[in-house]
Amino acid sequence: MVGVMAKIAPSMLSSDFSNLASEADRMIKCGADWLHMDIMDGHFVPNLTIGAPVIESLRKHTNAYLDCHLMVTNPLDYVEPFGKAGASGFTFHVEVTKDNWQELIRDIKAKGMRPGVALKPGTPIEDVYPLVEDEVPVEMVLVMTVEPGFGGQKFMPEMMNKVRTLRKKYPSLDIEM
Ligand SMILES: O=C(CO)[C@@H](O)[C@H](O)COP(=O)(O)O
Repeated sequence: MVGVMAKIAPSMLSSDFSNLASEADRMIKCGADWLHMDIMDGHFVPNLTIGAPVIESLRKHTNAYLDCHLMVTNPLDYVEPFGKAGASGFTFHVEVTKDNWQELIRDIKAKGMRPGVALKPGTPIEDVYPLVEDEVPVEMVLVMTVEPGFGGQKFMPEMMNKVRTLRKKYPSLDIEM
């Protein structure tokens, strides 16, 4: 078992978006390793949150790792703008990339970001195996323990079975939840 250090990546979804830079500083001062940025398009999920311009503005104020979770129907459209904006991680959903995840991973890496894949609670863990085992793999799997689209939801403990299965199969894989 390769030692995998745990990281703290608080979602900024419930922060005061009118003071994002100071909220980001506060999170880092409180011990956050990454800042988790929930990007929602109002189509893949009902909510609409922030886009590349906000990431670009925040990047001017922090060197923190911006761990972007793209809850969007067409993630390929967001790679260029998020790469230019200074996003660190780009995690897309497996549910909407059945046909183009290989192109997407290569594009994300070409833009200097770290590729990750997320799966909803109802999606079987096996659906991400090809993306983890590809010759150009994702570098992280986000196991959703809530339905995507809203903050403040109740943790779904049954999702921990997916985490245990992933950890057993891929001892050194970065797993986010
Ligand atoms: O992707 C999501 C929800 O869509 C997660 O990043 C978190 O659920 C965000 O909010 P909190 O639950 O931490 O308040």
